[in-house]
Amino acid sequence: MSAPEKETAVTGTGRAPAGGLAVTHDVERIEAPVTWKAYLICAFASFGGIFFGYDSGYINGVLGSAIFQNAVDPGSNAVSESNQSLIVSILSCGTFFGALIAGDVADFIGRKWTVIFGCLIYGLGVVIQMITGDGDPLGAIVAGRLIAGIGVGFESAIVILYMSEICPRKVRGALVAGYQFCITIGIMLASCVVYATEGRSDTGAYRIPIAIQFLWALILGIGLMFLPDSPRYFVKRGNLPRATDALSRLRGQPKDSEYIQVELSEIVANEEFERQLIPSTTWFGSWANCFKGSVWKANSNLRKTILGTSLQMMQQWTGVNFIFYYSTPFLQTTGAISNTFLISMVFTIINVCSTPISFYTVEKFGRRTILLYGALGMLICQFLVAIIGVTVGFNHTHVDPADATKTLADNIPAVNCQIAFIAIFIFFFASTWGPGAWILIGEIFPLPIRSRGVGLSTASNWLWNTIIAVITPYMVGANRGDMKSSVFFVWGALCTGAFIYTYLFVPETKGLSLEQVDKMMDETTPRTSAKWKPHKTFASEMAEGGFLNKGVVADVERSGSAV
Ligand SMILES: OC[C@H]1O[C@](O)(CO)[C@@H](O)[C@@H]1O
Repeated sequence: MSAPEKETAVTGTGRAPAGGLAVTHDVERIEAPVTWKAYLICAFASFGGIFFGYDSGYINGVLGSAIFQNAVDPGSNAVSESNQSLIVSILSCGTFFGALIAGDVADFIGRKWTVIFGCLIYGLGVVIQMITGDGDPLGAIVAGRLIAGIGVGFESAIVILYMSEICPRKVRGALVAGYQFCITIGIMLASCVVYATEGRSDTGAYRIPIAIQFLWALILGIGLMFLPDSPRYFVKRGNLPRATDALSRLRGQPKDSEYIQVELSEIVANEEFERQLIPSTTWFGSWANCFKGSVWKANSNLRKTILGTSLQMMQQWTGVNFIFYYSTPFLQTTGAISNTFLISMVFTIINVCSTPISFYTVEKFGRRTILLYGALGMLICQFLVAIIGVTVGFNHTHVDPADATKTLADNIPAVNCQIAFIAIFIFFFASTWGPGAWILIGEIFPLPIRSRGVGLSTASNWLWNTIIAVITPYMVGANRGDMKSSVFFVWGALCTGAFIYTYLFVPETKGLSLEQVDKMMDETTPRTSAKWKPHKTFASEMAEGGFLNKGVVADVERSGSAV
């Protein structure tokens, strides 16, 4: 390892002398040691995941509440199919657009204020949803969820961006995985709240679960006001004093400390390097930048955009939301389980408990490795569920002698075995692809297109989330595709695709700074990426006498841009 102290402009006091940004040649020294404060700040930002999970989860139970059904479709004891699909999917629609817009806003007003703004939009959406039941009830819930969705879109794209940019690289994966952990907690909390309020005979049956959403917005919005914005945002805007200030608060080091100087130099040098490759132009030009370059070159912007959006697409293709959206009716049709609600709840608990395993494995074994093993584990479980189903399990049923409208499974132990494999599938998803897709999209984009790349990838997650939510009832519905548990052949085939895709296209980003990830993608292929070791710092290539070239600093300050 090259660590020539004399070239790092380090003084005996650990402070850099005034007059320029100190640089280092030592690839291990481009970041300050991790403090508890850094952990806590990043952990707090991950709280945004609670919105995501709670909002996806609460509507499932609310749709089953008699008071809500009567409010939306007066006189009936169920929300009509078309109203159900409208109410459920309108949130994802808002989220899709929210995630797309949020990247622009984040480059304009900053990451932190974009999330706070997202909380305000979300809060407004919650207030409108609360009106449901008075006046035009369907209009209120639909409009409210659309607006809340835009807020969730802002928050789901930008929290990932913010966390990836402020987290120390050695724990970045683990801390971003905390975001997915919060999503799973949100889903579980929602199922508990609706379970507790379902039996109420007043509008509290749905207004309480709706109102609780407000709390998440308040906690995240107010808490974030006290945190610094991302130093990488300030560098992008050419405001180096504020970047220094933010970095010093995040790392718990004085502004003139060697660590702060050296880390900032690296971000500035990388920004300059990238800006030479990807000049910032007009607003349209900057969007077009996300699609520039050759599809055959692993480090082109186009390839990175395809990688981010397809990773999120595959995360949804695993079929996990088939379980979280439809497990209860699916299990009911097996006729083998008496308490389907309980089993669905157990699935959400397995999801919560398995996610933290990734905090360790993602840093120990790496992103690529866990995605490969995760896809393998999931595809085995899914094919087993499907094969047991067509041979002895759920696809073999008979009419219930006591109730001609119901069917019963011929072989109940076989169905139970299928359910056990579904639970193991959730374990594999939660400990690998659930967090892995979010971690990678925060890491693969260079700074000039990072906010848009993360926004596009997040929008892809929501787009596929919606598509799967809309089509799966048609695939399994008794009067439609009637696939029963053979639907797991589809998920198994898609997970096989995810396995091959990971092997061919997903690089290893573990332990690298965001700037080093860029270099690694330039110099390796996904299959050889895990062996890549950083050898030079960006700043050292643009250094003069131990300091970052003044021209580079002046250039970044002058050309700071929001596009
Ligand atoms: O934990 C399961 C949840 O995780 C997500 O895939 C997001 O990462 C959601 O779409 C899903 O409901």
